[in-house]
Amino acid sequence: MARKAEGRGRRRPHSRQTPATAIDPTPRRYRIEALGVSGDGIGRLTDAGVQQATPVFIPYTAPGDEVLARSTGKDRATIQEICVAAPERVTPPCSLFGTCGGCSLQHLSAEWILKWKTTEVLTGLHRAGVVDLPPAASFQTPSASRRRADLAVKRKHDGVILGLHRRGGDVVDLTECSLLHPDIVKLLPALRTAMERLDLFRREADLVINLLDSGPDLLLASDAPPSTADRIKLAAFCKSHCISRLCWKEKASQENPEILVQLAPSVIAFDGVAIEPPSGAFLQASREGETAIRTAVLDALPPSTGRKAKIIELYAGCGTLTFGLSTHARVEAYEGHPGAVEALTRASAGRNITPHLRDLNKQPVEAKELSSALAVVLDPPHAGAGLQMDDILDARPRVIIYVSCNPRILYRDTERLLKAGYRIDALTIIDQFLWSAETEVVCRFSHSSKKREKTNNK
Ligand SMILES: C[S@@+](CC[C@H](N)C(=O)[O-])C[C@H]1O[C@@H](n2cnc3c(N)ncnc32)[C@H](O)[C@@H]1O
Repeated sequence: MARKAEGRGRRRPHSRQTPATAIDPTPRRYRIEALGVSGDGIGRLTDAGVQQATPVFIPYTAPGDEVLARSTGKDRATIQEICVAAPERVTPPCSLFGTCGGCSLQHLSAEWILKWKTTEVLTGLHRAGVVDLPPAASFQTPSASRRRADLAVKRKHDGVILGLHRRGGDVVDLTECSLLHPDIVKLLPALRTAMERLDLFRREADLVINLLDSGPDLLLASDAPPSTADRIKLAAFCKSHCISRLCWKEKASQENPEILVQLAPSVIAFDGVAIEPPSGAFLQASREGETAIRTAVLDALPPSTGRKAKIIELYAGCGTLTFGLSTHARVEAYEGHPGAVEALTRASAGRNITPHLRDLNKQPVEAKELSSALAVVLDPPHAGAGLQMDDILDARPRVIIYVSCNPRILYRDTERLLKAGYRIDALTIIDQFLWSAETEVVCRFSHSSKKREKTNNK
């Protein structure tokens, strides 16, 4: 799904404005050489005699394409016509592809995308200095499996639209989707109709749908408070669509959402353990992706060293990996979201797990604590592990199992880990964001000096 724009720079009040360079609207012919990290084709002009220093990024193109494209900025162009199609091109399964902004790679086959993502990760790790990579395992989630939708809702003069933002533009009504789980897709028309009649929604709202084992779990953030009539309508809506819970908060509010409707417990099981996640909780994008990540992490664990062995898990969420880890050794699980820790604490009762509520940016787990762990497992957010990484490097635990949804941060941390004496000895590449350029990677880093100690001690 498209991410919301992050960290736009503020213009300085008295800075001089550089006059915008005029954009030549004439379509020109480009040959696409490769895909960039965000999945856009990298094109160069084919015109004879033209020396083009900087490549141009052209969305929805494939390596091997020759296209006519119109410039939209210094190094960006938009495709007008495909003159020569790359052999890897396929017919996109969704008629909204290229409009809705949710997918960027539906014009390429799933096999090609997995190969591309694998090569990108291997190249990135080589560039970070890894010389002896183990063979990489890989996994790809199927279509129609995405279990979380983060949608925008807009009131228009002729009704309500509900969908994703087109690239740099307005919301596109999601009238079909090949990526989302069918149980989410089939709910959309009824949601559109229901939203039209609500007082709590004037012009804009955000809607998160998490598909749990108990059915869809909804979090609505809107621009007006719910009326009594809204509460009655929403209760009826949830009942007729088997929605266990619907929560509401004011758009942009940091407050906890209010439960407007709760008809049954909202439940999801991780490794057979049922938890009740908070509304809008982080979930791995699909059940299949979650299983692939958990399998890679559990397979990477070193043998347990007895009853006292402990695993330190950082960024544990609601316990996606925690319960599996706890069958191997005692788990100290750290997480910064209060609702997630509450859910994990309730489900951990009587198990080998101690959950901790901790903002790891402000108060990282210290090196002294980390160094005694059998393994440190970390699954940081997109921005990476920040300060926590310094303590991990100071601690030098024997094994670090690193789950990354942002390979660029992983490459940066890999460079530091290599310098500290680690090597990668297990690697899994998971395409759980099918048809987008995002990749999930699970790496095991082992510390060589500890290995030597172990060998000497034998
Ligand atoms: C990629 S998710 C992984 C969650 C879990 N491991 C899973 O697989 O579901 C990252 C988690 O880090 C948590 N997080 C983000 N920033 C944090 C911080 N500064 N301190 C602690 N946890 C944080 C988020 O709440 C989220 O649960």
